[in-house]
Order: sequence, then structure tokens, then C-alpha cells
Amino acid sequence: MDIFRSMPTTEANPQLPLVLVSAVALIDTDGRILLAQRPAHKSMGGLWEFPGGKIESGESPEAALIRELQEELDINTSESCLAPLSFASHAYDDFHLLMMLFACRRWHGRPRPVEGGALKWVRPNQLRDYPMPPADIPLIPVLQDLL
Ligand SMILES: Nc1nc2c([nH]c(=O)n2[C@@H]2O[C@H](COP(=O)(O)OP(=O)(O)OP(=O)(O)O)[C@@H](O)[C@H]2O)c(=O)[nH]1
Ligand SMILES: [Mg+2]
Repeated sequence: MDIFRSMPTTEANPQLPLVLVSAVALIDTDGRILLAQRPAHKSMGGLWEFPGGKIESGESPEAALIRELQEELDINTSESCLAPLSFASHAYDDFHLLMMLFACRRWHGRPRPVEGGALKWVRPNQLRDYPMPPADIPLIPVLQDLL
């Protein structure tokens, strides 16, 4: 008997393409986290997110994140400074997001918003004051526990 057939479900539509993303909680010496406001012209523009982006074919999650941090924030870090922290799995209307979240406390350079938008160092207990994409909401308590 298929016991799952009659159960209400919030499961993702298996036909949605899976989009793999690497993102980072950049943590400063005061325990604040860097949030980036998505540029207005992008999907979910204006929302606050963890810097990062899509993993390209043939790229490791760490290599993708190191590249994205150079492109988006003009900072450099290395694989040894990236610690796996958590992940987000969320069905958007047209794709299913699987986003790996790394923690990083060591980098070179001062983050600047290369692609526009704003940057903000935020205390863990103030993360909820910044509207974030729905996929990110379950990551907030993970960060609050960590810091
Ligand atoms: N970077 C990032 N993307 C997120 C977060 N939460 C979330 O739902 N996403 C979604 O993940 C997807 C990929 O992220 P992205 O737009 O940063 O990808 P990207 O840097 O490669 O940009 P591009 O595709 O314009 O070149 C987007 O649909 C974005 O909305 C988050 O916290 N950080
Ligand atoms: Mg991005």
C-alpha cells in the first residue's frame, strides 16, 4: 500500500529544474553577518541575501563561491576558509533551489557592492529585520545558534 498517496504534501514538484547555488555567511570579528541587497533589476530584487550565486558546470561549490565573491564583492578567500554550515532547499515557481551555505571568517579586501545594491553588516538577532527570499528564512535560526 502506498501510505504516502493520501497524505497532504508540500513536496517539491519533481519536474522543476534543480538550481545549485553556493552562498556565504561572511562573519566579521564582531560576529556580524554580511547581507547583500539584490539589485532591483534581478529576480527578487530589493530582498536581502547571502552573497553567492549559481554553480557553473564543472565547478565545485567552493570554487563557485570563491569566484562569486570576487565578482560580487571584490574580495578574495580560499577553500580552507570556507566551512560548510547549512543548506536551503526550496521550491520556487519555476525551479527548485538547493543552496549550500558556507561560513567564512577570513578574506582579503573590503567587501563592496560591485553589481550595485547595498551591503549591510547585521547582528544575528537583527536578521529578521531584513526581508529575505523565502528559501533563506530557515537559515536564520542556524546562524543565530552559531553566533
Ligand atoms: N546568492 C543568493 N541567491 C539566493 C539566496 N536565496 C535565494 O533564494 N537565492 C536564489 O538563488 C538563485 C541564484 O542566485 P544568484 O542570482 O545570486 O545567481 P548569480 O549570482 O549566479 O546571478 P546571475 O544568474 O544573475 O549571474 C536566485 O534565484 C536567487 O534568488 C541567497 O541568500 N543568496
Ligand atoms: Mg549572486
